Parts: sequence; C-alpha cells; structure tokens
Amino acid sequence: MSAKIIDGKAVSKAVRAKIKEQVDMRRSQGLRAPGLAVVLIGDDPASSVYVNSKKKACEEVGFVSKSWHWPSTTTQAELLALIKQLNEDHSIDGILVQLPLPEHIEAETVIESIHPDKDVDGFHPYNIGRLTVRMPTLRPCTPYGCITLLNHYGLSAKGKHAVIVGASNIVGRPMSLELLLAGATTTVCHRFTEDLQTHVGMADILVVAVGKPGFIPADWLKPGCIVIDVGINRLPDGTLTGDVDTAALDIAGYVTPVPGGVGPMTIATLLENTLVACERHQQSTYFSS
Ligand SMILES: Nc1nc(=O)c2c([nH]1)NC[C@@H]1CN(c3ccc(C(=O)N[C@@H](CCC(=O)O)C(=O)O)cc3)C=[N+]21
Repeated sequence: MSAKIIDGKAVSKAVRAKIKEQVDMRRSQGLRAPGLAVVLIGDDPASSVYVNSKKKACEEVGFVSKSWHWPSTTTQAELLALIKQLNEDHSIDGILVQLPLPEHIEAETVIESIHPDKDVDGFHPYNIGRLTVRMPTLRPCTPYGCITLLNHYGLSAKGKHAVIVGASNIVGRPMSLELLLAGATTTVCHRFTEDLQTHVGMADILVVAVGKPGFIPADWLKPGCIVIDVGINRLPDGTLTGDVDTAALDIAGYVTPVPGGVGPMTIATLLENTLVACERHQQSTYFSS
C-alpha cells in the first residue's frame, strides 16, 4: 500500500467546526441561526438514513432543521405547493428535496421550482449555469466537496488531466464544470464511451461516480494518480465499498476511501451552502424590508 488516504471524515469535521464558529458568531450578534428545510417523499430506507444524518449534522453546527416526511402517494402538485410555501418562508434559508423522488413526480420540475437562492443542493439550472460561466453561487455539494478535499491536501488541478467517469446531473456533469473551473483539462466518460480503459489510464485525477462496486480495476490507473471515488455501494454483507477496486491503493498516489471520503464532504458542503444562503438571504431581506 503506497497511496495516501484523503481523509474526508477529518476534513469534513474541520469544515463543520468552522461553520459552527460562524453560527455562534451570528448568534452572539443577535442574528438568527440558518434554517434548512429537508423534504423526504416516500420510504426508501437509504434515503431515511441520509436525511437523518443531514438533520443531525445541522443540529451539531447550530442550524435549525425542519423536516417534512410525506408518503410516496404525495402528488407532484402537493410537493410543489410545499416548496412554494418554503420559498416564501423567511425562516428557511435552504431547501433540500431528497432524491430519488417517486416515479410519478418529475424531479426536474421540482428542482426548478425551488428558488435558486435556496437551492442548497446546487441542482437548479440557474446555479448550474452560473458554475458553467465561471460565476459560481450555490455549488453542487458532492463535486464542490471533492474540490475542497483537493484544496485541503494542496493538490492543484491546474493543467492536470482530469477524467470523470459518470455524467449524471448531480455528480459527473457538475464535477466536470468544477474541474474545468479549477484549470484541469477535462474528459467526461459515460455509458457510450468507447475504450474507457484508455481514458482512465490517462487520468492524473480520476473521479468515478458510477454506482457499481469495483467498476474500475486497479491496473487501469496511471501510477501516482489521484483517485476520487464517489461510489457508495452496499455489499450483501452490509459493508460499503466504492466504484474503484481497493487494490488502487497500491498504484495511485492519493485515494479517497469509502466510507470516510467523499460522502462526509457532501454533507459538510450542504452546511456551507446553507450558511452562504442564509447570509445572502439576510442581506436581501434587510434591503427589501
Ligand atoms: N437532494 C439530494 N441531495 C443529496 O446530497 C443527496 C440526495 N438528494 N440523495 C442521496 C444522495 C446520497 N448522499 C450522500 C450523502 C452523504 C453520504 C455519507 O456521508 N456517506 C458516508 C457513509 C454513510 C453510511 O454509513 O451509509 C461515507 O461515505 O463515509 C453518502 C451519500 C447525498 N445525496
């Protein structure tokens, strides 16, 4: 084993401690705590676990978290009405609608209905567009969390060849925008990519977000590369594993572990976004009232 471990758990802890300090400072100035609304539709057990860890993380930094857990029979109209109410509620700075949504609800419509200033997931086309034109505002949590990790370890993406495997709206695509913004030459691979191995072998920075355990064999990697494994796969024995073969530790220079790598950073970035949204929200309400 030669690779250095990128400790997402430790970095996330440091980020959350800084957020807590800022919340404490706000409170000492008589300002209210940031408020996050978490909306969960249906009974997917994995989603309930994630939602609970988000609520817990909020409470630990002194945010107010409010949650709505509605049944899978909720209609799209009912959900849109709730979001409208949360958009207008001045005690709410961020709105998180847990994905995936039940099939009868169109996720795109729901995401677009969230006010971009409260879109702490950074999924709204407005926020994605801002990132595209190098004017980032609220940034997608997982990709931005990966950038925070690179920065924390002093790993610059400038001029490096970054290869992203997976082109989803929530990870792969915004990850490519983040890495482009950070100055990397960026390749995005996806299900139609021919000769994936050749692309992976050229990566100085490899980001994998596919959702298949061990999808990338270790012997594909360029020796010394940085591996950012976004996959979180639960094996039949209950353990979690990433999308990259664990033997990557023998070949790569740096590796994010699963668990304890990217996952905790997603939540830390959600908190960062909520604090930023709160500060902006407070300014806009101050000037408009
Ligand atoms: N609107 C929305 N926003 C999201 O950000 C969002 C979502 N929907 N739907 C589901 C995915 C998944 N996700 C994770 C967050 C933290 C960990 C995490 O902290 N993982 C721990 C392990 C947790 C465990 O033991 O299960 C780790 O990797 O160390 C994982 C996954 C956010 N998501």
